[in-house]
Amino acid sequence: MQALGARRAFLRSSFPCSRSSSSWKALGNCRAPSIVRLGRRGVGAIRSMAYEDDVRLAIKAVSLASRLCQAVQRKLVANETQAKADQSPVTVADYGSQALVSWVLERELPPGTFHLIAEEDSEDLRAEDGSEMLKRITQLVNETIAADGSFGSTVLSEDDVLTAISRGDSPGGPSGRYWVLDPIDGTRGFVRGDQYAVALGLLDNGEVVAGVLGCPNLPLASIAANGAASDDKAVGCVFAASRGAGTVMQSMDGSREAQRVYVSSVDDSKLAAFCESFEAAHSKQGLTANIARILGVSAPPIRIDSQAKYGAMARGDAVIYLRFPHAGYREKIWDHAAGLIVITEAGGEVFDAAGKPLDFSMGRFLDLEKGIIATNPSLRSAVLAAVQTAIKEEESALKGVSPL
Ligand SMILES: Nc1ncnc2c1ncn2[C@@H]1O[C@H](COP(=O)(O)OS(=O)(=O)O)[C@@H](OP(=O)(O)O)[C@H]1O
Ligand SMILES: [Mg+2]
Ligand SMILES: [Mg+2]
Ligand SMILES: [Mg+2]
Repeated sequence: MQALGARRAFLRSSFPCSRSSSSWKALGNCRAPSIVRLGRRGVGAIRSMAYEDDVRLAIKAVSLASRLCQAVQRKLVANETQAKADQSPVTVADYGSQALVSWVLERELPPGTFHLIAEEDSEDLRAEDGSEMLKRITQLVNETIAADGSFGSTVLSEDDVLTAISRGDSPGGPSGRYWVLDPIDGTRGFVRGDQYAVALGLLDNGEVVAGVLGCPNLPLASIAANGAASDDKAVGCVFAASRGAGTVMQSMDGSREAQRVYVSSVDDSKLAAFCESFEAAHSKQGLTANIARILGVSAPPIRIDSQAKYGAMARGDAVIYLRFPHAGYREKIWDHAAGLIVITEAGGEVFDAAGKPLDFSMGRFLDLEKGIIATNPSLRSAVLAAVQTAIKEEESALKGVSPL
């Protein structure tokens, strides 16, 4: 059995600039030195590092997968995208990203301890007509591993790739440790050339304890609610959080220091900016417009694909996140696990329309009351009240009666 010592040795060799220090440095990307700036919570919070090794490993896996996605997005061609049974898109990059993250985690964690709940499965790829796609995915995975250089001369076979993808079929549940992966969150955004995220979370006994979001197209500069462009055109952010340790953001290419980030402290809802799904099919934009009206929000919504919204909100670009899927949609845990801890460790709160926290202990789906909301503690009551009023108005309108 692989000893913990061997695992630590891998982490040191993969991240040579990360000694076993009590503060996060370099965040798994050693091309540039990074120093965590201590923010409002100070040294105490930073020293709480129960999941430090997990976060480093997650950053390594997410960074590799993000590189694969960037390579594909640069030259996305039609035959690299398929429709799944539910007609949602899936690309070679979704599969390649899942294969890479699964392979890295399985390789580096102690044997028997790795359990993964992930979005994609290998069924379509195993079918006859998936084989060209499988060749392409295997090629992409091997090119990414070779370019990284930290795994020796490892070459994965097509079977290895299928096995790695299939490992994401864990049912999850209330006890034990599960990694939760969305290999590309926001596939529609990815195909459009817009925002997407590689989202990896860690559940411990049903609770999200760590998470990493790779957002290759997210500007490093804040997104202004009024649409004003920043002079800083650099893109590519990695957000990392673990329980009690805060949230940090660093540039994906390692060229900028990692820094603690915090949700906005705006406490007047009229001054708040809110974000929501880019795709109208994913969230009721009429309902969210009414919530914004009740709150007196004047800025237009910031619409971004994927959990990049959670990252943007964790650094204060928006102070409210509203998500209200159309009737019949069931939320999956991989669409929210990493994003949730990135927001909560930055000082925000995430809850459903009944004001309850999200429950990740029920398996692959979230069981919640109409919608997901995130904001800061100061605005929580006002936002929740506005959500409940708007939902009542919507229900009354559907029944054709006055809400009063
Ligand atoms: N009908 C419907 N309603 C609600 N949500 C849906 C729906 N269909 C898909 N999805 C999920 O939305 C994920 C994309 O995240 P967002 O909705 O935040 O982004 S965006 O719509 O792309 O702007 C997207 O994640 P990926 O499949 O990983 O891209 C889906 O899990
Ligand atoms: Mg999908
Ligand atoms: Mg998703
Ligand atoms: Mg996805």
